[in-house]
Amino acid sequence: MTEFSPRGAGVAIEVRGLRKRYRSTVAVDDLSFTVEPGMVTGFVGPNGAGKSTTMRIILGLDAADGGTALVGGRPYRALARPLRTVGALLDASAVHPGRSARNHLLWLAQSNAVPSRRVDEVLDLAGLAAVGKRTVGGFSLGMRQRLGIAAALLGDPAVVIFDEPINGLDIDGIQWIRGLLRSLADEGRAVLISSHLMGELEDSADHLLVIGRGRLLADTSVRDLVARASGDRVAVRTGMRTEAMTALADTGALTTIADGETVTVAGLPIERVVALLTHHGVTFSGVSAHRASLEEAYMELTRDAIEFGAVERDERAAR
Ligand SMILES: Nc1ncnc2c1ncn2[C@@H]1O[C@H](COP(=O)(O)OP(=O)(O)OP(=O)(O)O)[C@@H](O)[C@H]1O
Repeated sequence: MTEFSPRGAGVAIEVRGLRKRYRSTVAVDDLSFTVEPGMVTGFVGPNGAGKSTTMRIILGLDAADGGTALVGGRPYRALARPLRTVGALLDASAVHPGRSARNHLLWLAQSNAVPSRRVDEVLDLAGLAAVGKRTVGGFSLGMRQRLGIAAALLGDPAVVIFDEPINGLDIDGIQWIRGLLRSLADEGRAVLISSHLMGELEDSADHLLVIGRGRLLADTSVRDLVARASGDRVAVRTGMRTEAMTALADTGALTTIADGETVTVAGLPIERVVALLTHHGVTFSGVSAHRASLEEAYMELTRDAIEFGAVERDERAAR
C-alpha cells in the first residue's frame, strides 16, 4: 500500500469458546472461528445476533465471560502497539465534531507513535484529502465512515475489523470500499467486516461466518454456502409434465410443478434425471441445476434466529 508495508501480514484472529451475557440476554454463545489472513471474511447475521459484541471483545473493549479472542496469538490488551496490529471501525460517529478530520487523525497518530506523514496518506486513501481541514461536525455519514476507515488504517495494521462499513455509503462509496477491502486482503491482511445484509457481502467477502442468537450457524466459503443451499435440485422444462413426474415417481425424488412448463426435482443428480426422462421417452427443452442465491441460503440458515427475535418482540409488545 505504501512504504509503510504491513509488518506482520499473516496475522490471524482466533476466537475459541467465546461467551458473553448481558443480564438475561445471551449475546455470544460458545463462539469459535478463525479469521484467516489474505482474505475478506464477512461476519453476517440478523440484528442482535452478537456481531458487534464479538468485535468489541476481540478489540478488548468488552470482557468475555468465557473463552478467548486472540490476535496474532495474543489478547488485544497484550499487544505492544495495538494500532499497528489491528485497525478497527466500530462507531463512525464517535469523533469530536469540532475537530477537523486532519487534526483528529493527527491526534490519533501522535498518541500511537505513528509518523504524522501517514495522516496525509490515509486521508488520500479514504478520498478525504480535499476536506481534511473541514470540521467533522459537518460531515455526512458516508464521510464519517471514510474518516473512521482512515483512522483504522493509520497504523498500517495487519488485521482490520470494520463493523457495518457499508452502512451509509452511496454507490461510489460502496464501490470504493469493495476495492479497498480487496486490496487490503490481497496485501496479506486479515479483514473482518460485519453486516446484517447478506447482499452487501455477496460481492465483497471470500469467506462467511454466519451468526444467529450468538451462535455460529455457518463457517464457509461463499461458493460452498450456495452449493449446499442449492442441494440436488434440478429444473426440467417440458411440455410432458405428467409423463415426467411419472417417469421419476419410483426414484424417491420429490417432484413439483414450478410453473406452466417446469417441473423441479429434488434429491436426484442431474445425470440421473436426464437418463430417466430419456428412457421413458419424455422430451424436454431444457434441464438445469437450480442455483440458490446467497440471500436464499442466508435466509434458510438464519430463519430460526429471525423468528426468535420476532417472537420476542411480539411478546414484549403484548405485555
Ligand atoms: N451493552 C449492552 N447491554 C445490554 N445488552 C446488550 C449490550 N450490548 C449488546 N446487547 C445485547 O446483546 C445482543 C447482541 O447484540 P450485538 O449488538 O452484539 O448484535 P449485532 O449482531 O451486532 O446486531 P446489530 O446488527 O443490531 O448491531 C442483543 O440482544 C443486544 O440487545
